[in-house]
Amino acid sequence: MEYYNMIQSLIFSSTRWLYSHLWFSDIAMALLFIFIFNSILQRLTTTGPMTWPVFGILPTVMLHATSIYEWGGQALIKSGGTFPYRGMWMGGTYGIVTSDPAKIEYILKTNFKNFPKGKAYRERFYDFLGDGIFNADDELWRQQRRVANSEMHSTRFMQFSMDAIEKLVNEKLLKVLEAKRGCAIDLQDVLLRFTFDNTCAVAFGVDSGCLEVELPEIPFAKAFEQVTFASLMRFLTPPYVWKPMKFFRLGFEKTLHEAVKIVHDFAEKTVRERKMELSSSSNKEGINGNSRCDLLSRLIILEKDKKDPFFTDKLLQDFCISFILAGRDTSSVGLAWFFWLITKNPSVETKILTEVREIFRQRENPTKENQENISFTQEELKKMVYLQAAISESLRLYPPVSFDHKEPQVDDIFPDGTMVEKGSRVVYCMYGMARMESIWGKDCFEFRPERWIKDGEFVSENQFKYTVFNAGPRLCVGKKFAYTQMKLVVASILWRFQISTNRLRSPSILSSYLKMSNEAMDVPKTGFSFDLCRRNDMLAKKGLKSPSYLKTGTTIVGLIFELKLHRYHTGRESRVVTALTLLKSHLFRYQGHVSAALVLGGVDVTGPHLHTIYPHGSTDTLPFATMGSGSLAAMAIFESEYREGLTGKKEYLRNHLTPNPRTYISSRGYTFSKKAEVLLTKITPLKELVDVVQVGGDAMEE
Ligand code: HEM
Repeated sequence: MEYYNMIQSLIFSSTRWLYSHLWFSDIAMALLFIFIFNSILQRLTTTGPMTWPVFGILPTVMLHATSIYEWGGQALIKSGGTFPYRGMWMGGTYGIVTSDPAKIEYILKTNFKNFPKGKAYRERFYDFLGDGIFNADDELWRQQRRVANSEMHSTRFMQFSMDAIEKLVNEKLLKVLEAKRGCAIDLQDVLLRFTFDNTCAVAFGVDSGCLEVELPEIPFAKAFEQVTFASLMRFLTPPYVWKPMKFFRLGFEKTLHEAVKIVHDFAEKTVRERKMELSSSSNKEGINGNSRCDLLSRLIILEKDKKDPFFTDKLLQDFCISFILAGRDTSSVGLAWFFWLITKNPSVETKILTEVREIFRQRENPTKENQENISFTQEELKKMVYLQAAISESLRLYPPVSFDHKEPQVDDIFPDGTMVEKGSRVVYCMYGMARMESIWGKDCFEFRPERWIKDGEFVSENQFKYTVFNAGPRLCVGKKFAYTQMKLVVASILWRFQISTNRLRSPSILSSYLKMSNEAMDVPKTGFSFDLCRRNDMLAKKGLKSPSYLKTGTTIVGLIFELKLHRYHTGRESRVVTALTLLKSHLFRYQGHVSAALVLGGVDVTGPHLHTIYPHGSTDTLPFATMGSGSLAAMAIFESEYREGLTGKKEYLRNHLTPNPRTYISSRGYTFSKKAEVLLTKITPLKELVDVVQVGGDAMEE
């Protein structure tokens, strides 16, 4: 008891001593000293970015948040390709960041078993993806991978997916773009809608309806976007913050909770209905696997006779949701960057178009094809080597999955001696890799599709150097699908449209959420302005005589003009279709009050074009064109005499008899009104000489 009292008084007296001798400022000074000492020590001992006491790498990351990828790439270059990092105290995040292909090969292939996605990944994505392929490891992953691999590489799926892509491009994507021709659009939003509809079609066999001309808001798609975003937020928030937020349903966790329900309800309903559809006696064809080829139906069909099926209803849902996530953001972000790079590199666009045009010309009868409606076949897409190279190069510079990580299960040592602990993270950075001279050479920053071509053939790169589609056993299972999809989208769009981009927001931390704002042209308000009508009425009532119209008949002229301003603005050769759009937008705006009927012809990188434009802005595309009061007669000749492949010789068609001689000539003769002055009488002959052949013909009278 005495001993206990002694200790108590000792503690009491030493606390009193500390209280009377130690000031708060002393403690603050000591902490500051430890902070500075630790910071200096850290700076001197590691080559990587600054890691602060308590806050770890977080302040450095925040400081570079707006250029996080550039900064990360530079940090990797400075550190020789690998640096250690640590998050906030007690956040449990630490490990290495690397862009070293040898280390990436080690984690993705050589010692694949020791580097799964891991607990941290799984717990963040579990609410959304459950046990789906994207969020599974070990046996759970292996089984799904096996089925996905064999299905997605089957001839049946290839044909089905090609049909699905083609249908969506021709019937939806091009229609949406056509409706917005000449307007500024958020291209990434349109592409995201496209890839969402496309993956929903191949995974679930449903049309989610995002890609309609009105660009509707679809609850399932919106919820999918929200839940993806909220799940990614969990990677940026320490677990001791997001877990209580989840418990109390606060902030992004509340959104996640609500959105995930919508996504899961949709998936559950689709699985339930599909099972019923496929098992109903009226759909015997379905159960035999002939009609529906989407992944969900195929899995149901494959598992139907198994006593203990691996794919439960919940796993079927999770599997399909993983697929949508994997195929939605990736291709759309990849395509958005591609179009942006194309606008900055017009020579690449020209080369792509030259290739596409050349492949189109190899068709049996290209001149008979309606160029407005052509669709490229799988065989033609395969031949587009330069396009494949340009897409690969764009994905290299702007990889949709710009970094990823794995979690060692036991302590491990890389071939170069770098050690990693169990539970740490190995982050590998594809964005940084693309910018390393040691990997891609001195021109690594350049957009140069040619680096992928040797002797006219596309040459693939080592997977561990080009980790855009991941590598080893977890290589992206949708890679082939993604290339087909992207090639068809690019070829179909570039064939018909010229895209220009004025502004691009810099890549944010979540590249998938980067929005590309295409302010292609300043579009004036459409429609005829009636602003002055009331004023004119009022003036007329007051007795002001408004000027009368003077009609002098129809004159159709042709002129050579240059779209220089447009060319300076876009840095590219203008296309005939651009001139067509400008003219028709202008005429449409004035609703026929600019009474101009035009014939527009020209040759550009996509070949020769001929269009007619009517006073209200509607247009026609035919191999021949006529306009004006004589157009019907001229059209009659063309329709009866026009043949494919006409050569340069011209015939001057004129009747033997003068059909409608002028019987009455005004005694006053014909004079121009005083208002119309003849300013110029210079006649410029056409450069080409025309053989004039006098023939008898009756076509004019038909
Ligand atoms: C440009 C387009 C694409 C890129 C760059 C890309 C990239 C990737 C990457 C990096 C991974 C590995 C992710 C990880 O393990 O954390 C992956 C996996 C995957 N991708 Fe893709 N992907 C693309 C398109 C697609 C498409 C269109 C689909 C499906 C239709 C798809 C389906 C998948 C699936 C199912 C996985 C999981 C494979 C596994 O874990 O075994 N991907 N992809």
